[in-house]
Amino acid sequence: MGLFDKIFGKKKMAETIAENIEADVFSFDLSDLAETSESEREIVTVVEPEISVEQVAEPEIQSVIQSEPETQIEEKYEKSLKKTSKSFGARFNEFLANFRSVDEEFFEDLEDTLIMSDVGVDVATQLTDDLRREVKLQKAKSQDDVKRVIIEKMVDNFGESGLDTSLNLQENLTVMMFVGVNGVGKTTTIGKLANRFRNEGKKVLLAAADTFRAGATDQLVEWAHRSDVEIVVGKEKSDPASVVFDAVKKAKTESYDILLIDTAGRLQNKENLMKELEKMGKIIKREIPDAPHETLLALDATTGQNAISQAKEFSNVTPLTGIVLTKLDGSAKGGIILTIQQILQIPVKLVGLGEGINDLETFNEELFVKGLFQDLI
Ligand SMILES: Nc1nc2c(ncn2[C@@H]2O[C@H](COP(=O)(O)OP(=O)(O)OP(=O)(O)O)[C@@H](O)[C@H]2O)c(=O)[nH]1
Repeated sequence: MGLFDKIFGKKKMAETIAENIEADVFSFDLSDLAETSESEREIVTVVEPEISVEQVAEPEIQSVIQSEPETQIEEKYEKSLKKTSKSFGARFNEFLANFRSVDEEFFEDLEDTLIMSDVGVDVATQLTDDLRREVKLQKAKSQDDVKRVIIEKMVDNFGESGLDTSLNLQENLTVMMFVGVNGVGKTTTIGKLANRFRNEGKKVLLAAADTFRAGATDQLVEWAHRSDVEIVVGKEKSDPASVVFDAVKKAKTESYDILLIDTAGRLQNKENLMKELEKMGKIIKREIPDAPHETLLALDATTGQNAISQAKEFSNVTPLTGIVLTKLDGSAKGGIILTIQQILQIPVKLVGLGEGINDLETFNEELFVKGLFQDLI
């Protein structure tokens, strides 16, 4: 089953066309969707209490990370993606309003619309080619048919990324390093995540390894207070690797569950940044050979295509295991996630949905896609 069917609970175009051969248009209304979502929610809540004690005791920590009710998380996604879906929806609706027939000009306009929606040139071209085939294959002619094929294809493409978006949490100590340029939201993400792990009963330690920017350490100390967790800091301009060394030692000897490391991101000095991250990596590995378990790149969703260049730059500097896409709430360019995953093949693992301490969520493809298309369907 493709992601489209899973989310929207709908049959594929081909099947529906066959069934609706007599009818002119498809019935694809919102009340239908609402019903589907409701039943999906019911399934989720029924499954939860059935988890046995043995299963809970398993070291499968990934599944425990979401403690908020699913409906609340869904609302957060919907709210945060309003700007994106509005501009996305408006562009597509305008494009479809000018629809006359499915010809080459139509596909060219479609490609332009996709590019303007921050889907990126490569992805837009590939999607248009796919859609060209699909529209022909499914003999879609009316505006509604075409619209549905487009959405179906985009949703399924997205669901077929095959990337693992869950955090790689360990039974014992998990070490996570955060990289990214200044101002993208690294410190805020660490603060939010610390609070979340702390609420789950985990022993959390922070490491303020951005010793270069005045105020960076103070900011992280403030978050440590808010989340009620401990933090290792160094003197201003001291070697960030020594902060990492102290933090790893402390985390190991005092049996912490989670160590979150904040780093400085100075892209203008790539050589230094690479050396610094390499040095930190070596120090961590000396103590814990399979760590860091996550190296997460924070990207600001409001920067659109610029985020892609940053991701490319950083993946040349250090191996990345995932992306944190921050400020999705303030962005009309959330479609960038599609491009990040497709072009870079790096999973988005966390999304920032606001400035508050609870505004960080594990990335959920289904909820994202629902939020993205809320103004189109
Ligand atoms: N709306 C919104 N704002 C966010 C989000 N995440 C971070 N911010 C804001 O972005 C600004 C920069 O965040 P920081 O966490 O300081 O960014 P940083 O990457 O650590 O920056 P440096 O410490 O300079 O390296 C702050 O004002 C945050 O409140 C988010 O998900 N949504």
